[in-house]
Amino acid sequence: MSEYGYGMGGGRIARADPNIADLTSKVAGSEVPGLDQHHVREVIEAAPNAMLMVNSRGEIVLANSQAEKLFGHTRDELLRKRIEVLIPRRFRQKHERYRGGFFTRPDTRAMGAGRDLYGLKKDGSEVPIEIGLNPINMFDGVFVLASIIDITERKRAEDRLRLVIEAAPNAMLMVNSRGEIVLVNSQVEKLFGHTRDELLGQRIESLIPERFRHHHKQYRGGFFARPDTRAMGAGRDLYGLKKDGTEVPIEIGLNPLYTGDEHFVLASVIDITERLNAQKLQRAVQVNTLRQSILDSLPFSIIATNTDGIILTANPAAERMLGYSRQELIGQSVLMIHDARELESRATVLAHQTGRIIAPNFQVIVAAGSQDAADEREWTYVCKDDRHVPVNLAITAMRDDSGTVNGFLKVAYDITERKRAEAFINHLAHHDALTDLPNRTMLLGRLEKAIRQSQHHGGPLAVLMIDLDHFKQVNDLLGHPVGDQLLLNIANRLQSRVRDADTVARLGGDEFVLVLTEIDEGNKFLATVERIMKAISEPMSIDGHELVITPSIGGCVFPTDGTDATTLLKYADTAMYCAKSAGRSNFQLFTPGMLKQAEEKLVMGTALRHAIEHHELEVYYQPEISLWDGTVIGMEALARWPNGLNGVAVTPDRFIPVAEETGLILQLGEWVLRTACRDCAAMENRLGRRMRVAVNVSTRQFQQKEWPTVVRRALEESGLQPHSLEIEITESMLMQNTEESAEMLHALRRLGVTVVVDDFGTGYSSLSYLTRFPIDKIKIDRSFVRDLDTDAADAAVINAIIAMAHSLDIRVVAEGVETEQQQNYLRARACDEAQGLRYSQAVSIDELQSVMAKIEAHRLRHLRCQALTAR
Ligand SMILES: Nc1nc2c(ncn2[C@@H]2O[C@@H]3COP(=O)(O)O[C@H]4[C@@H](O)[C@H](n5cnc6c(=O)[nH]c(N)nc65)O[C@@H]4COP(=O)(O)O[C@H]3[C@H]2O)c(=O)[nH]1
Repeated sequence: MSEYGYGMGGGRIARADPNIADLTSKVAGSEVPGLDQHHVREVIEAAPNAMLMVNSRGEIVLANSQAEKLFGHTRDELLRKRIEVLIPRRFRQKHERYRGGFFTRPDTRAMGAGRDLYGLKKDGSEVPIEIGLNPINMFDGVFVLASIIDITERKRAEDRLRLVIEAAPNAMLMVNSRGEIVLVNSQVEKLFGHTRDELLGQRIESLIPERFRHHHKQYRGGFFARPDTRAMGAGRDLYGLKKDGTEVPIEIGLNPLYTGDEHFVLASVIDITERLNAQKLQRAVQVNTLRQSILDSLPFSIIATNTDGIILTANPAAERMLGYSRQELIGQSVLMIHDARELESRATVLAHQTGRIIAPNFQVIVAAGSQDAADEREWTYVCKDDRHVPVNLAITAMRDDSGTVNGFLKVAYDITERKRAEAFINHLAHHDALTDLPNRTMLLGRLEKAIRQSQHHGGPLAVLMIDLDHFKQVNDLLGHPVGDQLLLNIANRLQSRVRDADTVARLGGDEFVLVLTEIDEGNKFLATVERIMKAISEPMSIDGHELVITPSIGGCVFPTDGTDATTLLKYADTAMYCAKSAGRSNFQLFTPGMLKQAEEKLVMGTALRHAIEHHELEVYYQPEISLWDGTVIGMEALARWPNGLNGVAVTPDRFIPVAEETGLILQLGEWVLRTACRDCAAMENRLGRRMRVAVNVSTRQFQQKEWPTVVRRALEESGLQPHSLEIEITESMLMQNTEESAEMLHALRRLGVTVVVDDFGTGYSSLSYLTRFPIDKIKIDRSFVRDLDTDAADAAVINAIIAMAHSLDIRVVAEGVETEQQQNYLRARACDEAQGLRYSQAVSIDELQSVMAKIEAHRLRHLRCQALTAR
């Protein structure tokens, strides 16, 4: 700031001198009429400042006593001297040029304001001054009246301020209200990279990045409107612009400053680069600490490796899972905690997928993880104690700032429990819940495998389909827990009778399947089946119940009967149905003929439907005789299909099961019922006495909720009295859904219909149901009657049945009575009624009346003979 200069800006605080303006008005002689040199001198003399008047040649023409004082020259010494004598030599040349310029375009101006301007005293010393210049037109010439202020004091104060500022550790700069930098310290130079001279006089905005300038200008305006001490940039992004164009984060403290009547702002600028870096570092440390604490507390095993699979770090969860300490893990290959065999198999798979040779190394583990997507799959970790832990492992590639993979993060969690649950679910999906035997799904798999092995070894295998006879009745009668135990016993028996390579499966219900491998198709195989049948049929005791259950077994052989699992199972099933049809408790080996039978059933089903729809069926009646007096008291309605298949009659034993299987029995049964009611009512009318008609009901009809309504409608339609109708059910029907059966029987009872249990004695040893259900009559099965004469046991059974029924007030009818002896035996045992070929086979309704007449005529003859004999 040593350079002599003019104009604004610089190291000094500029200010105006009000006196100059006043004087100007006073001495503007040309404008004041009558003003002469004397007057001018007086005015100038009266001024408080040093005043000099200079003509256009630069000669001092007037000086007041203040000027004498200031410069140490007498007035006379000054007059006619060039003004430059009062200016230090080093500035004189410049001043002369300035003076010339002034007189070319004279105007009122300040000189030295904001600049170092010095006057030269007579004693050669310099004095800091500030000059106000005023042009005066006088005596036909232009003069300049200079008002000079000694600013020594002010300069001293300013120097002190400058020193203070210079000594400040911060960058300090002072800006005037126009935003011009008027003072800077060396720290500013350092901070912004500009020299002091480059900065002085510049707008402060030149030190601010372009994008903030506009806003700053407004801010500056606001500051000068209401100057106060404030901080700028604290907590905000504020940047300074360096000379090299780079930006530096700064924080600014602003202090308003007044010198005389001008406002300044003293800004202290702090480079906060370091602070921000420190904060960043601190934040990073915090983040790192946080990250570390998260990693430490995560329940997942986290292991970081480099690209070669060398473990860099591991978290506590990894330590816990693996049993290795972090120190033991760090520096080791991650392969150490992988199952070598698993790696090998994965490498093989990968090689297969990629068509490349893949070594079982770390690359197998990170194969997918090194791509962009994280790889997640199941692996096995091998712990320090050699435990193998199944884990779900997610592998993510870690990348450096340039995006290059520099390691991998392996996040794993223990899935032992999940695996266990999966295994359990898988087991459930493949095993029967009760017996834990393989279920159908697993059976199929096993069978297919056995077939493949058979094909390989060339030996045959057998499939046995086993169905337990009347198992449902055990369940219904003795309860499910007993049924379940029975199935468990059978499962155990089957398993203990086969070899390890064989399979025992349960398809559900009472159906078991055996796959017997490497069988000998001859007698040995049959002996095996025999053993199995025997094993099943052995008595067992469950919950105090002595039970014997027999199986119906169907079997087929690979490759003789079929070559695939589905076919073999189907054929074994077909054979099993044949065993059931053949009276249960037997074994049937599949023959192609069975398929024919099954096919025939299909054909019969179609034909039967046609026959029912075209009224080709008939109802025949077999008379029922009172053993008390030999009269025909009723008849059993029996369905007939005279022109069955291809015009050949089909017996009910054949078509009723088909009707039941196809559901046609509902239609057929209802039709028989309605026909029987109608025929019976007509017969009663014709005979003029009461008759009863017994109608067979099949299981499916009996299970129909609306069946009592069907019965009621048949009675109403025909006009038959309900007590003339007997409904024949079988024991097994009672045993199925006992609750529903009881409800059904009560509903029939409410209608007034008689309930008869048909085929009595063939089903159950337990007769307790006779007391539990509303039963009016039982029909002793013809198998007992048939052997009455020869089999004492059957006779004993009959005796017991009759005695027991009568004690329960249940009437007894015997069916299949063919001989007189049978009739007499039954009569002697007080059996109530009889039915059978002894009296008549089933006949059409048209024949029935004459048949009845014959039976009763025979009875009369018989009675007459007895009477004669008695006489
Ligand atoms: N050996 C011998 N047999 C005799 C004698 N007396 C009668 N039978 C026969 O024994 C069967 C008695 O009928 P079931 O036990 O109800 O047995 C019936 C019954 O279970 C069923 N059935 C017949 N018609 C119907 C019907 O309309 N609905 C239902 N659900 N089943 C019917 O078909 C089975 C067979 O009926 P059918 O062939 O008519 O055979 C009748 C009858 O002809 C005899 O002294 N000796």
